[in-house]
Amino acid sequence: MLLSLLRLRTPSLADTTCYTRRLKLALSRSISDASITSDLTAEEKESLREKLHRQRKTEWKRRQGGQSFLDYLIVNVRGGNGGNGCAAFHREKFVPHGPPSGGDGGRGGDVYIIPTPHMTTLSSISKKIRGEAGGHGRGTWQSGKSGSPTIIKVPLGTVVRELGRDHPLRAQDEWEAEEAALEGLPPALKRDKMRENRWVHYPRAAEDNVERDSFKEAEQNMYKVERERRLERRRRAIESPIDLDLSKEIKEDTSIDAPLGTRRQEPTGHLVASGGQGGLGNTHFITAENRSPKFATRGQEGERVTLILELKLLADIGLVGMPNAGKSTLLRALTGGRVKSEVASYAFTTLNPVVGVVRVAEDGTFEGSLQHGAVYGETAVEREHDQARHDLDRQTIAAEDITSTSPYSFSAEAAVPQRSGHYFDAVEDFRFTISDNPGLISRASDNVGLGHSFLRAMERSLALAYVVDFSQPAPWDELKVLKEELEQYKPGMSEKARIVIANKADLLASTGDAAEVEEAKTKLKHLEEWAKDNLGPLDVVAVSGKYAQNLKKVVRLMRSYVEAERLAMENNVELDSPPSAPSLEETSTP
Ligand SMILES: Nc1nc2c(ncn2[C@@H]2O[C@H](COP(=O)(O)OP(=O)(O)OP(=O)(O)O)[C@@H](O)[C@H]2O)c(=O)[nH]1
Ligand SMILES: [Mg+2]
Repeated sequence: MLLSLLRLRTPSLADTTCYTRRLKLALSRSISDASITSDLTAEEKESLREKLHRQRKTEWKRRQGGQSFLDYLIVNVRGGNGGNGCAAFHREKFVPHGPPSGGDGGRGGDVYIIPTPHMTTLSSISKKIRGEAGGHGRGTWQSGKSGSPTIIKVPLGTVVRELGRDHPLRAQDEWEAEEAALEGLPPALKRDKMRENRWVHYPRAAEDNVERDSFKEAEQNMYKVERERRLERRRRAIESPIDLDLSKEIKEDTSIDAPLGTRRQEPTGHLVASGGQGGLGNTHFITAENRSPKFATRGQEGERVTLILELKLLADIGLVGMPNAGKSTLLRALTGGRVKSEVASYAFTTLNPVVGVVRVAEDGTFEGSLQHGAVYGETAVEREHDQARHDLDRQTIAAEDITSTSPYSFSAEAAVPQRSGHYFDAVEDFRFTISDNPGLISRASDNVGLGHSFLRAMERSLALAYVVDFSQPAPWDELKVLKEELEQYKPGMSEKARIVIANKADLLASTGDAAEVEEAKTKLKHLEEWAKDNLGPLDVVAVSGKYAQNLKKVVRLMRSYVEAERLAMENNVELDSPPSAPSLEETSTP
């Protein structure tokens, strides 16, 4: 195949790179496909082919950057520029020399930012946002139209901060931009350019205007006002930079007393950059000496700010684990399959954090616990393969039994096919959110694997849960790496971890042999001890995410962490709130 490929194509210089890439792809394909041709059964071959196909797909997705989820973005925002004022004179039949009649420019549109629950990523937000410019003024005293507000929609949980003045990525402010544009010009030309940027002249009146005292006076005033405005903007940026935590939805404020037909006022959110004032028409420059000014001002520039948007998902619990530990499987099992987080038997299936809701009833049942059957991988082959194995065995190890003293029991219901739809008739008593994340591996902080930037999404989680593959010979090694990587990302981050979920417990002692059960129990004990010595007092629970075993305990524990953290947060808010105003008796002098 390769030879024919080489023979058929004689690449021109222009597409050599493309050709080399295709050749490499063909080579890599033929190598990986070659492994299929060894003596395997038809089923195994099919399974391997499917696996390779999915592997290539993920590789491709990774190469694209997996950019469907973006949680960090620097946005350059500018309010709309004001419209220019107009230099015009009234004209009418029999009134050849009417009074000045230039209208003012419209105000530039403001830029607002608002959180919305309908977005989950920052990838649709443009990096450069400009407010709408105001319309120019026109003759016959007509003012320009104001620019409409621009509203930046961001996902709930976004933190918006203004870049400090010394940050290298900050965009120039008005002064700096003007200085840069005029750099190197001789002073006379500089002055002319500056005038050009600020004034509108009546046709053919420019040269005459600049010689007039009334213009010079107006120009001095304008520079003074402009300087104050620019200073004020700088001061604002230094003293009160934008710092917003958009974790609550802004609801429309409708009054029930509003008369019928009142226009709905959509919420606009938080102002981040105000638009510039419109320019002044020539009517504003009438003085005793100059009754017919032939100049008007241009609109002012909108405010410039550079914002950092950081999406910190508001999941109460974050799952942290190595690739293939079964995080996505757990999320699916806990949410009753409501969240379609991709599951497959190769590393880095999950590329983007996914958040799901766990709904718990008073008696501890949760939505996922009412679903029977296993959580299958995406590949149909894997599913069929597993189903066949199941039909054969009709038995699943109840992972609860590893923790309990009772001997192993087999649950036949676990093999009942999963019903479609959701059956959660019990009254919901509590709910919390849980996020599934990409796999974290050793040296993720050096950008190995998918890096560790996705941990940002978990920074605000109330608690973290380590997920390890318990069927591995030394699951504690995974824990060690996970802790180290969390600390690498942010010192102190690993203190949020509250539980170790030892997943895939069903793979241990699958025959139910007493010696194997004993071995599994010893392994769990060792894991508990290791966690206690190295991580602190963490809960350790053996579960099977795939067959939804022992998850009730996990949900109960998670619920207790979330409740405790929420309570602590409420108490903190109360402590932080300012003391109430002193009563009249206290303030009155005796
Ligand atoms: N036997 C068994 N297999 C499981 C269990 N949990 C997950 N698996 C399998 O392990 C493989 C990986 O599961 P995923 O849920 O995709 O793992 P992940 O941690 O999300 O992996 P990444 O997204 O790559 O980080 C799949 O083939 C699952 O079917 C379990 O409890 N028992
Ligand atoms: Mg996953």
